[in-house]
Parts: sequence; structure tokens; C-alpha cells
Amino acid sequence: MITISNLSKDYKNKVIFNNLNLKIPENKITFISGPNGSGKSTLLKCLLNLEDYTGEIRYDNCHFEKVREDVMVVYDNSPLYHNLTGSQNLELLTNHSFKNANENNHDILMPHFLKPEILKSKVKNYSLGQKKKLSLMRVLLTKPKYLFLDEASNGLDHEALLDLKSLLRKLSVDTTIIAIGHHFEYYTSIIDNLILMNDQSAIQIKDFELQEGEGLNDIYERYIK
Ligand SMILES: Nc1ncnc2c1ncn2[C@@H]1O[C@H](COP(=O)(O)OP(=O)(O)OP(=O)(O)O)[C@@H](O)[C@H]1O
Repeated sequence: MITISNLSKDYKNKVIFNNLNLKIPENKITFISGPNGSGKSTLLKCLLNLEDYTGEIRYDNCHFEKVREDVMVVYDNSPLYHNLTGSQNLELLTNHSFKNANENNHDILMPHFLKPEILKSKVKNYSLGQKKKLSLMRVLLTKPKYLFLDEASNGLDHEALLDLKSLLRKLSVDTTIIAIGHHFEYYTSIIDNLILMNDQSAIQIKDFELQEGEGLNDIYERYIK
């Protein structure tokens, strides 16, 4: 479990959030949403210890530094080696042999991700969506203990979005997943825990289930207004 206690953050006296208390359950999928500027990315940076803050963040009772190697983040423009092929990137970044890309289980788990012929070409020739797919394949091969996804569904085509859902479901057996973004309708069928950020605070809805016909507006009506 990731425990966030009395977390506050400001930028030059502009309060972004104040006194957040949240418990991110272990091996579940948590989705964090909220209006533009509500502090989602700032919260992610605090979780990754990239920003100063007041309060406390604990990963299974440990400080971030202790679990750093168990944490993986996927965001637009995740770092990749542009002069190497997709397979070479995966080999370097995961220590996983990709000599026989046809035989690897990514093809079974993510049939609409990158085909072997694409994996053989250099990443500098990839589209944004193909780079995103490569970063997500890296996640599948690494199986981190904690996974953060910042707008991970952006740029993926329809089939890859379906693959991503099943990938997240499978990963969440052993991985604590936090997805951040605006793509609420996409995530509703797979999330266990919803956090809505708004007005310097956050509301946590555990065991989240969407009623039939409900959308984000209804959730805002129900929990925020
Ligand atoms: N380094 C910074 N210095 C000053 N203000 C910042 C900085 N980073 C973010 N902010 C401000 O903090 C607020 C929250 O930004 P943040 O990027 O966390 O929001 P967000 O919820 O992720 O927004 P979006 O949905 O648009 O991605 C915004 O008002 C933003 O202008």
C-alpha cells in the first residue's frame, strides 16, 4: 500500500493541494482524475520524490528511495534510445532477450502492440503511438511492483487500447498501478479505486463501480458538488 499522509504542496505560495490523506491499495488499479491544473501531475512528482512537499509518503512503510528500483513510470515521451531498434531498446532496458521476437509472449498478451517487423526498425522512425507501445511492452517485461501511468492511453489506437486494458488487469495481480489522466470512460471498467482531485483536495472512492449510464459528470455530481 502507498500511504499519503497530510500531504501539502505549493509553488511560491500558490497552494496546489492541502493536507491530502490517501491510501493507494496494493495490487489494485487506482485512477486519479480531476480538472486541468488540479494537481495530478504534481502529485505524481511528489510520489516520485521529484518535488519538495510537506507531509509523508510511504511505500509499504518505506521511503521512496528504498523502493526506487521497483517503480516504473510511463508517460508521453518516455526516454528511449532513438538510434537503436525497438528490440534493442527492450533488450537494454529489460535485460530480456528479444532475438526471437516472434516467440515472445508479448505477442500473446498484447497482440496489437508492435509486430516483430516494427521492432526491427529504429525508434527514431516510430510514431508517438508506437513509442508509447514500446514503453508499455517494457512494462510487461519488467513487471514492476509499482507502476505509474501518466495519460498512458493517449495516442493508442482502438486495438491497442483493448490490449492495454487486459495488460493492466493481468499486471494488477502483482503490481500496484496508479493511472493519471482524463480518459475516465476508458478506465471505468477496470479500476478498483478512484481519486478525484479538485479545489486543493482529493476525494477517494474505494471499490469504485460505475452505475449503468453514469459518466464523469454524474460522478462529479455525486461526490464533489
Ligand atoms: N514548476 C511549477 N512552478 C509553478 N507552478 C507550477 C509548476 N508545476 C505546476 N504548476 C502549477 O500547479 C498547478 C497544478 O499543475 P499540474 O500539472 O499538477 O495539474 P494537472 O492536474 O496535472 O493538470 P492537467 O490535467 O492539465 O495535466 C497548475 O496551476 C500549474 O500551473
